Amino acid sequence: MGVSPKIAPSMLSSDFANLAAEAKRMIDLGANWLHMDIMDGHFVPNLTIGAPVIESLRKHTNAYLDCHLMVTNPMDYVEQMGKAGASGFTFHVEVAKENWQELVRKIKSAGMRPGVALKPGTPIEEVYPLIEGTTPVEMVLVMTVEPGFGGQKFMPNMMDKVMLLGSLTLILKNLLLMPFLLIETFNDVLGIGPGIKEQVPNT
Ligand SMILES: O=C(CO)[C@H](O)[C@H](O)COP(=O)(O)O
Repeated sequence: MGVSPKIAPSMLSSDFANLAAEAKRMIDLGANWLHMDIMDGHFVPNLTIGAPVIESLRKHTNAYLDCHLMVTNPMDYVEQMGKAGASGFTFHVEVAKENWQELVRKIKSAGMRPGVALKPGTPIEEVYPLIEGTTPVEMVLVMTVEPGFGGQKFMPNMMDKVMLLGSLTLILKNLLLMPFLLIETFNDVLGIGPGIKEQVPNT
């Protein structure tokens, strides 16, 4: 079985006052997952949503909520995100070098799928231990913009990291089904993000 692509538009550019309707619009337009950008105003210079918003949205959708935690202390968020109904919990490798194994275990215990993200300036080799070990993450989020804000220019050279990851999975016997996602490229390439109003019929 090969890797199946998933479309996960970022909800960051949604009309947050109408998030449930925006989520439905994305799913109706063919999105497989909804990508939720959670920022703490510390790891990145922006503050967005947290567990209370995920909990509210969960009451309106059964969609896979792919939560990207741009936070300095991801461990502090695991329990609340699990209870809120998050489906995936992706933390940044830059802040989890010491405790990623415990983090992965806790994410799984809380009923979510663990993922790791890396900033554009972080070498891809830094995530290798997280996909080669006995408690591997299930997804790698290769960032093609600096974390913190939507609507930035896609960095095409980040695709080299994806190529390297693809080669690595071919030689890893225990990771044949690992779904690599290019969350940050989806809106640019496919033009389906909630903020791209002129390209999406507002129905
Ligand atoms: O992680 C992110 C920002 O840190 C967002 O998911 C991403 O940038 C969304 O991009 P766009 O608004 O251009 O679709």
